[in-house]
Amino acid sequence: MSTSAFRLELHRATESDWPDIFVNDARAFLQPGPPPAAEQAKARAMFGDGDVVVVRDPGITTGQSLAGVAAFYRMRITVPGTPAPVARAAGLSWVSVAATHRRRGVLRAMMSDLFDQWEAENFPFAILTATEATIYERFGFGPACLADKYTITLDKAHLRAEQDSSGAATVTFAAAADVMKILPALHDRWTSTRPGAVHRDEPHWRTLVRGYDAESAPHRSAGHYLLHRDGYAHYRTIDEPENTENSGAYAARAEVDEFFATTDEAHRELWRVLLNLDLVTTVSVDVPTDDPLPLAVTDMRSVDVTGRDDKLWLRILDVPAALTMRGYRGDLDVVIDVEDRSRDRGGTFRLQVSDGVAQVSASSAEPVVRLDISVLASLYLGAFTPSMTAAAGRLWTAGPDITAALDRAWATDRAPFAGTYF
Ligand SMILES: CC(=O)SCCNC(=O)CCNC(=O)[C@H](O)C(C)(C)COP(=O)(O)OP(=O)(O)OC[C@H]1O[C@@H](n2cnc3c(N)ncnc32)[C@H](O)[C@@H]1OP(=O)(O)O
Repeated sequence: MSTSAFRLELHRATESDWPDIFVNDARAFLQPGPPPAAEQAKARAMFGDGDVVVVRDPGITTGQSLAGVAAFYRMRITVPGTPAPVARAAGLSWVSVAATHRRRGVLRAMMSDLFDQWEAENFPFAILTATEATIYERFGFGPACLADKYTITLDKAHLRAEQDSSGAATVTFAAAADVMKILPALHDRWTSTRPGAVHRDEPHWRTLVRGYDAESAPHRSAGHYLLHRDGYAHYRTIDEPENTENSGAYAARAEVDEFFATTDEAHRELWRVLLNLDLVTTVSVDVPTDDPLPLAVTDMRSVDVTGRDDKLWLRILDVPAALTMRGYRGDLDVVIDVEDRSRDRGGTFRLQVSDGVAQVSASSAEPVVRLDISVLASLYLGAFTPSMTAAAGRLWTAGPDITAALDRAWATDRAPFAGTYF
């Protein structure tokens, strides 16, 4: 390896970069190795031309010169409002820097290049799912959708609502052939019920389903799709021998990796099946922070909240567009100062809301609200309230009445939930 001073060479990925990209990606994300050729072709096809940036180290003449990669999907998310507005979002993903080139500004250089593109293309938002919670705030991203993890003890978990006396099954196991015919439309319906919902296009669906089909590990079952006319769930069971060693009895657990219900009835009936899985002791699932299951069972301690994670990070690229497109639940007339040290997309804005509709204009008046653009992202979809954020010292307002007015106006009908990892 050359020992000459480190220089970055950054460009958009071309044909010859892809083999190294797959090697780098697999190594950074602790995969056994690059995927087979057919999978590589499908993964590449999910990116637009020019949407993948790579950095090479021209000082390296032997060995791999690829120092970093970052890419984005062209995505859509639901934002708060009725009917729910849908916005374009650049979905940052595949970010990795070679272990040999860490902390030399490779990520920063790639981010700067991608921001230039997103701003030129007028994306109002960028979104990502983060490996670590400490990386992206410096680039103006804030955690914007949370998920609670439930671990449910089945022998204690019984629904209060009786089963329909007719005994007719409202939930069925989907046949493999139905998955791509039925689930995308159901998921689409679900996206209009939740702020933060990440929409899926057909290539994403195919990748997801292929991934579920291919995923196999000792003691893990194949995935099962439960289908209701207004929702679905996907789960698998894990039957590890050590769980049965002592008692000799089955002590398997189930992991639910998709649960999308567009009605209360679908939520209840899908859970009726999942809470009655024989030979299974616990079920784990990620849910929105306002999920009603603990209230729907006779013993609320059967539903243990075992974690809370930041699932989706949001970056507001166009503050006036973002503030104008979402709906509000209270009137407001405030001057807000938004600080954006990384991209200078902030400024001082007058936000006037009347009957749920916002008007935003640049202002030279004295601000009564000050916050960082990453904090605005955390408030935007409703994951955190202004009063909570002010209590943490992350939001300044000129007085409690203004904080309370922000709480009322920015409240959302439902807690945000992204539902898709990318
Ligand atoms: C959306 C996604 O794809 S999330 C996936 C992110 N990728 C991974 O987690 C894979 C493994 N990790 C990596 O590949 C790398 O460590 C990366 C991409 C996280 C960082 O790459 P680097 O090139 O080392 O970062 P770079 O040198 O540009 O640092 C930029 C800034 O981020 C900071 N930073 C970098 N990594 C981290 C981290 N893991 N935690 C906290 N801060 C970090 C640096 O200190 C630097 O701060 P400053 O410039 O504000 O002082």
